[in-house]
Amino acid sequence: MTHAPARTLALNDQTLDQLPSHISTPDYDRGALRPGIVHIGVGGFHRAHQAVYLDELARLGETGWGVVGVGLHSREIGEVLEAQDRLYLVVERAPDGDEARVVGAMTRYLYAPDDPEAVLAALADESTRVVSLTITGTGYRIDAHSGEFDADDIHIERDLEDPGNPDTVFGYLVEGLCRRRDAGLPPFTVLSCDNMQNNGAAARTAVVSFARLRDGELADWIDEHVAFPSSMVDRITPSTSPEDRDAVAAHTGVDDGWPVVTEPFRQWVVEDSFCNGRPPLERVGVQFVDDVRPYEILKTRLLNAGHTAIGYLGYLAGLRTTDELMADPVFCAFITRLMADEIAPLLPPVPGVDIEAYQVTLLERLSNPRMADQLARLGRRGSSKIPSYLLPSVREAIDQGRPYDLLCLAVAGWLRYIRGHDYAGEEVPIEGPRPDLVPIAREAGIDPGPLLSEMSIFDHIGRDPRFAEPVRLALEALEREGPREVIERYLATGQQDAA
Ligand SMILES: NC(=O)c1ccc[n+]([C@@H]2O[C@H](COP(=O)([O-])OP(=O)(O)OC[C@H]3O[C@@H](n4cnc5c(N)ncnc54)[C@H](O)[C@@H]3O)[C@@H](O)[C@H]2O)c1
Ligand SMILES: O=P(O)(O)OC[C@@H](O)[C@@H](O)[C@H](O)[C@H](O)CO
Repeated sequence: MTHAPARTLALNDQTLDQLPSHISTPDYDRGALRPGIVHIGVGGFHRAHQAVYLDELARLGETGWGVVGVGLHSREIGEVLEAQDRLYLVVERAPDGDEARVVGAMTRYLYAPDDPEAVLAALADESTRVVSLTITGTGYRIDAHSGEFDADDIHIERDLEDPGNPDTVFGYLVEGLCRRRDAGLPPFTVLSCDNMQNNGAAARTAVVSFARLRDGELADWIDEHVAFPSSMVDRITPSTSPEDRDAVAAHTGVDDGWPVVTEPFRQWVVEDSFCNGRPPLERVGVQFVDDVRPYEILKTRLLNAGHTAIGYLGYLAGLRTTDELMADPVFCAFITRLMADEIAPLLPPVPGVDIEAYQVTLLERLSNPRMADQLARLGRRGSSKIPSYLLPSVREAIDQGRPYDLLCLAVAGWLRYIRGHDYAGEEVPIEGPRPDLVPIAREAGIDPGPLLSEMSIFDHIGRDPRFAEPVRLALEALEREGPREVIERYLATGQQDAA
């Protein structure tokens, strides 16, 4: 992070009442906030989403749901937050202007490697009733096709050998739950707030499988007593750039070491299944439902699949941010048609949601000219996003005899992207759990076969000519013509005329 312009006000408890009046600030007594939630993975999204809802709840007088933030990997965010009494700015960027608020919901921040015992004590504390997670979709170590927990990891082995000094989220959760069981306390609810299919079931599988490797009785107790509700979370939150930080300081006059910039839209749909009470989040717009699945399918197959599709093809075409991309008529038409022609007709009905109107809102959100969301961010962990976000639509389209050429083009975009360089030979940022795919992609060139044979990603569909052939044509066309030209031709003529 770079330094803010001069003459800004520091952000902390003492300066709160001196902040400019256009900034909305916590009007509750932060000292009276009791920690009911431990949150693991305090990234930009948690701070822009769950923490904002909890801050709003505290502003309504519900002060029993403060957050103890826990980080397993990054010390920096904790240092920044501690220096400003765990206060930070969330700036909502609407097309016509910014709204800034200070969020005060965090009562403590613990960087786990510095003090594992403090984290375990917080998890075992009676006041902790919910443990929420944003640890990324790959953090659960669940195989997309088998649905099983992958325990093959040195840190997991270490956590099994030395449970009192954990490294991983599973080690912490299971030891915390073990201490509660032994103390005769009720367990906490584990609330996943990550984008993934059936995130509650995934969290359950991961935690119970890890516990079973440690102690079968403990695993049974967790399986029986701990609730793992699924939730659908939505708010597009780019990574904060140094430019964002400076712009926020200039706009607000407040020197926040790590503000969050996000969109005005937010949504949280949660399965109403908690084992030790829950915050009354319905008071601040959270929807509690019996079945989150239709909402999650709607969001992941339109928004996250759309993001995935434009992320790779856009980056390869030399674009870097969503505002740039959506201002380009070719890419804007691509995502519009991908959603309307290929994905939306496959979606099941969602209670209370007009799927056409949802797409219109989504396109408006993506087109927000004041949100420069990084395409590189959208391109992370492709090997888990392709099977979760794109392939379910491909399979259903094949079964129903519906079109899926644009979906295949999106998959081909990823296969090309993970060669690690764009058409100008510039390196592309590849972040994810499968760096081993890069040399395979390079060696294969325009032959998608070796990657499509990766069963953990493509399962049997990778060898199905109804999918493999259009992907091969798309990959060849990308190489021959480049992304923009191929998209234009696909939109004009359909892939059958491609070669
Ligand atoms: N940013 C968004 O627009 C958005 C919107 C909806 C949902 N989400 C979900 O939130 C997650 C985090 O997004 P973000 O924007 O905050 O990213 P981020 O990079 O700002 O933060 C990720 C956090 O997860 C932690 N983490 C990563 N891997 C982990 C692991 N294996 N174990 C424990 N902690 C781990 C990191 O230390 C960091 O605190 C996403 O992966 C996604 O599932 C993000
Ligand atoms: O977070 P990921 O890596 O699953 O996906 C990247 C983006 O699509 C995602 O973060 C969206 O911005 C978010 O899901 C919007 O709510």
